[in-house]
Formats: sequence, C-alpha cells, structure tokens
Amino acid sequence: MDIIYLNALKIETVIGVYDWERQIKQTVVLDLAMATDIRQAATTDRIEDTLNYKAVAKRLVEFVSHSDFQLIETLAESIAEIVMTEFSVPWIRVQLNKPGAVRGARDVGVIIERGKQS
Ligand SMILES: Nc1nc2c(c(=O)[nH]1)N=C([C@H](O)[C@@H](O)CO)CN2
Repeated sequence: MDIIYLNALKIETVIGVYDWERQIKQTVVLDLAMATDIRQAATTDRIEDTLNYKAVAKRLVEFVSHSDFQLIETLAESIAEIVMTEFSVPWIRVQLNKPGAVRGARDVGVIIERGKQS
C-alpha cells in the first residue's frame, strides 16, 4: 500500500472547552497520511486515477472551518471519518495540532489511526 500525505494544513476554527474559546477562532494544524494504491495513476498519469490531495484539503477546510467542537479528539475522529468514507481511503493517520494551547509548549495534539492498511 502507498501513502499520500498532506502536512501542516492550517485551518481557523472554533475549538476548545473553555468559555473564552467558544468566542474566538483558533488555528489547528493538520497532518494526514492516507493509504492508497498509486500504481494505476502512475501508469495513466491521470488525476482521475488517484486520490486528489487538493480535493481532500478543500473538503476538510470547508468542514473544519465551520465546525465548533470542544475536543480535538472529536474533530480528529470526524476528519478520519470524512476522508475514509468520501474518498474511499482504507486507512488514515490523522495528527491534529493545536498550537499555543499549553503555555511553554509549541503545540499539543492528538494522533489517531483508523482503518486497515491492506
Ligand atoms: N485531551 C484533551 N485535553 C484538552 C483539550 C482537548 O481537546 N483534549 N482541550 C483543552 C482546552 O480546550 C485547551 O486547549 C485550552 O488551552 C484542554 N485539554
């Protein structure tokens, strides 16, 4: 199985458990690794034959920027579900970073893996 990845996608959204966090937008940073088989596309050289990372990014920017979850866990799980179901991805690794959420740390976040690498 091959991997198509998308790193450091920054999206502004409402995210957090505290009252002040419900009033503002904060930046989350997304790293994705998505299992796929690139051999057909490598043979045909056609975008229709592969997982279009630009289409994935556009869908996630649209979803995340309009979401208002409290926990990064919930957001990460939703992102995995969208990519797997809408883009036929059998396995995904989602790393969701929340920069500046903890004083003294560059970022905090969650890493989840869903599905099976075949
Ligand atoms: N496991 C988690 N811990 C915390 C979260 C979270 O989403 N998952 N969120 C917060 C606050 O929103 C924090 O980011 C504000 O600084 C605290 N802990």
